[in-house]
Amino acid sequence: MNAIATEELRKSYGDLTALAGLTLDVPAGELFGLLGPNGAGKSTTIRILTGQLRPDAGTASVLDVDPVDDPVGVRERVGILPEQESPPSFMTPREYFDFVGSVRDLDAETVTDRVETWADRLSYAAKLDTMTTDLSRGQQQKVMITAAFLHDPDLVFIDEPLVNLDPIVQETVKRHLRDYRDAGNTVFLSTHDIDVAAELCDRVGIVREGSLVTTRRPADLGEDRLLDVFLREVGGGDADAGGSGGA
Ligand SMILES: Nc1ncnc2c1ncn2[C@@H]1O[C@H](COP(=O)(O)OP(=O)(O)OP(=O)(O)O)[C@@H](O)[C@H]1O
Repeated sequence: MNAIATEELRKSYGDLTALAGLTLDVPAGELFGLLGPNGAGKSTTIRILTGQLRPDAGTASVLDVDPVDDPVGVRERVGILPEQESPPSFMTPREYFDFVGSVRDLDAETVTDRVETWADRLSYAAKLDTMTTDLSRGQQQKVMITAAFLHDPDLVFIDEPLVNLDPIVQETVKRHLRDYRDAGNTVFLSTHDIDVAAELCDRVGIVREGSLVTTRRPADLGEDRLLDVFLREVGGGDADAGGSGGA
């Protein structure tokens, strides 16, 4: 069964084509990574799949829910860690998790248990009652990771999961993502870190100018490094240089 399926997704912002017919399947239980140069359409894809943005054309299905017809239904089922997102500056992490827990319809005891587990796992228990504006970027990222997993979703979308994290916490998060996948859940991550994608992902898709140009299993690449595949496939095709239709 596919956790995610898209068919010919298209999206333009004015005369700029961000997605030019993106077709992609992610089976349930896969740790999938989306790679692509700046402006290739990765965030646009995630925003459509999580019901934040309507495509101009094409279809999408996420855990058998159509994110266009039922965006709230998708957001109830999945965890989301958007790119560069911070927790609200006027709350402590604990207050923020209480808020997320109420939106996610979790009882207070479940929230407390899960928050303690995550704060211990990611080593920020001492910061749970500090205003988030006084947390470091890495500590804020830990809070956002916790929030994405708080309702124990079957699928998480994560943009740059390891950004700002120290190497020890990076290893912890990688281990958690693998365990989470091993428990039958699905991870859809977007990253610029090719080494992380190669190490962590079961399968990697490379997007260029709004289309999926290839998918590869890092474990099957042998001598051919993922970086070489990436450079071949994007071939200097920096979307920000105007490749995707009039940037
Ligand atoms: N709200 C918007 N309005 C206008 N153009 C947008 C908007 N959002 C994205 N774009 C443009 O659409 C294209 C795809 O952007 P997107 O954010 O999906 O790329 P990305 O692959 O996530 O890039 P990056 O790796 O730099 O985060 C880019 O050219 C971007 O400038």
